[in-house]
Amino acid sequence: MALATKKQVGDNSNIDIFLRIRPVSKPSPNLLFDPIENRVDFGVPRNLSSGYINNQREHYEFRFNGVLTPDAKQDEVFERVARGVAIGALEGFNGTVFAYGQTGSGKTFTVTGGPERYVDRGIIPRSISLIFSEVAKRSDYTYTVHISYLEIYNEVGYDLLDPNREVQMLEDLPRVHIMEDDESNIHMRNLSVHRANNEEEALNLLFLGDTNRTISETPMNMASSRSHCVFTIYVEARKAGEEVVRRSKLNLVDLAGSERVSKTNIDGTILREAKYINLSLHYLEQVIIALQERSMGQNRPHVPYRNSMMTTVLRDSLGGNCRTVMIANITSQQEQLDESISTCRFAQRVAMVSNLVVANEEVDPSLVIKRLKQEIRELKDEIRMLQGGEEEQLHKLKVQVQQRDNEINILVSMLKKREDGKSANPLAGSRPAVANAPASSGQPALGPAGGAAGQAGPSSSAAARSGGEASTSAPAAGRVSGEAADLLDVAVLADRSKAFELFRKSYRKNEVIEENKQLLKAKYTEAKQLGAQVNESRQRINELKALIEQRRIQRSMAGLGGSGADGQSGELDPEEERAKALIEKEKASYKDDFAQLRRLKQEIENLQQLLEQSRTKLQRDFEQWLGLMLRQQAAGSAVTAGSLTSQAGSPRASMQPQRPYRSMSEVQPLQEDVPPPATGLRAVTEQFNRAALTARRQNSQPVMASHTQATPISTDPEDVFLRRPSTQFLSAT
Ligand SMILES: Nc1ncnc2c1ncn2[C@@H]1O[C@H](COP(=O)(O)OP(=O)(O)OP(=O)(O)O)[C@@H](O)[C@H]1O
Repeated sequence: MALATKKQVGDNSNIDIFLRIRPVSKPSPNLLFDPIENRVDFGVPRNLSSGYINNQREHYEFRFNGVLTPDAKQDEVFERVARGVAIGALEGFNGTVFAYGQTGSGKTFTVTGGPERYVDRGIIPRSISLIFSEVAKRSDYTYTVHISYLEIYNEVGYDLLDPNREVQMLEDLPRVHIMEDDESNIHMRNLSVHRANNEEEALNLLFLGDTNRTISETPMNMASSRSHCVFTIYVEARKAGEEVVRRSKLNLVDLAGSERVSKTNIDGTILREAKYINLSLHYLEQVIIALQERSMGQNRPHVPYRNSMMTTVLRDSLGGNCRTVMIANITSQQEQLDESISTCRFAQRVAMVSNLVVANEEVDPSLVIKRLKQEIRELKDEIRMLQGGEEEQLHKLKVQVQQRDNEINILVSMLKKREDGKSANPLAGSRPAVANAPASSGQPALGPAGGAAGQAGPSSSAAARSGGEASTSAPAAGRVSGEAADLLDVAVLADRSKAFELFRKSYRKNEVIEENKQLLKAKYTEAKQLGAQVNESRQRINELKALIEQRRIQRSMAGLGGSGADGQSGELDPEEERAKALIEKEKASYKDDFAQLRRLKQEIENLQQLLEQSRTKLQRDFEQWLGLMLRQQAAGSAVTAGSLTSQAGSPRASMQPQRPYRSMSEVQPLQEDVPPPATGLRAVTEQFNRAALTARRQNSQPVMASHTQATPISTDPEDVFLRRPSTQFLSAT
């Protein structure tokens, strides 16, 4: 399937052949073996040779990968023949060990083992033991072991491990059929595969299969098997957290006897068995010959695997993806020399078969599906989140943009102010800029302020080395950096009044506010002067009026009469006339001043309104900014010791004031908060508003209309700025 991948880790490897010589009581002197050279020699006298053996030759020599002498024990056989193949199965390599030889040569003893002694255990139980002991050691993988046991008798497959029936006869076992899929993979239908969780369970399965194994007694071997048996261990290995799975098969094969039918001297049923046995071995030989010729460069496109069930089952083991080892079992009996020579000759052909060995690693679709489902779940969650929170996200982004803009404006304003040299920052003067430089320079996301801070770093550091005179000697950008950092200082944020002062000083519109305040102050000064003039005029007029009254009393007492106000005197009092003229003059002056004062009042009211609007805006911006700073301070505190430390690369950096700019979102103005009273601006505005309201309520009249008593107006400039004096000179008089 498309998901499956195979990784080639090995080159072509020929099938290893081992010769095992069964011990007999009377070994033939014509069989010589050299376990060092792994060589065996058959000396066949001309007069004794018969049958198909070439009687023209007296000497036959065969070489093997290993010769297991009659005294070789089962453990040695296992170690030399099967251990490597079994270990390979744990690592994803298919493996096959098959025993070939005439009846009674020791195939079953080699593969399964002797029935009585523990030391006689054969390759199957030893492989089981090795695999489970290795599985226990290899904790990085999770292994799963399954087992099947197939018998092929007369070209029919039987499941030796069918647990559902009591076996009396071979026909009681379920028949196994071979099926081939579109990709030419072989499948055994009806062959049960059993999970073996441990060595004991696996050995029990072996025992069950052996019990069901067909035994057919022949005159030559009372307990010989007339069938092929394939014991298969399936190993599956998964590494934790990986989707790749290794799957391998280890076939341990005990073939039927390879003797010639002509020598069995049997009849009936036994003869039919011998015919089938030899037929399947004949096909095995045909497969081996084809593979041998192919390996020798001859054109053999077709290998007749399908001619028998046994060769079909062992297809991968013969010329396919498998580490295969053949054990050629012979006996050293003189009477069996021709069969032994025949077995050795067959082994020589097998040795020329080359297999392409690769580890079977496959991507496990079930694990991929599991992962993909998890990804889908996560994506759906994300989509849900995005859909549900789209508007909210948009709003947050807008708020973020606005707040970023505000921050940038603040810092640009600070830069401009510094460059113009107009502003003095009280805190900048009291704190060397270098104190905040590391924290600022470590915040690249700060935008314009970050850039300024970054530029400030070296000069600030230089200032620190030169004795902390950064506030006076550092360039403007450096001082701005320090100030910018002050804005971000946690301690400053904690002090609301201080935070407001810093914010206000950096506020871009503060210049306009200040300008308006100065203008207002000038207007107040002008109004105060006018008020003073009005008061003086009023004072003088009152004095002149008093003078006239006094003159009239004096003239009446003197009996001068005249053309005074009472009309009794025909003669005018020049003093009275002069006083009257002065009064007129003062009245004119008073009226002009008063008119001017009214205009000033209007201007002052306009300015106050502007300032009130600015104050409201300032307050709103401050609250928004402070809320943001406090939120980010809280959010940033969690990462200060971690990410900021690692970013800065030194523990010292983590001690610096952290950058509160974490997220600009979700900052809501703290409506219940009031701006700190220390600014003065708020006080002025509130006083002005109260006074204006009072003035409107009193519907104030011109000075001369209702009051005769003069009310002094404060001459303190600050008082003029801080208090709302308009009623004193506009209406109170
Ligand atoms: N190396 C050995 N050491 C001791 N006894 C052995 C050895 N090999 C075989 N035998 C004994 O020889 C007899 C025949 O061996 P075995 O049954 O294994 O032959 P076989 O090749 O399997 O015969 P068949 O093809 O008929 O099944 C058995 O009794 C077995 O125990």
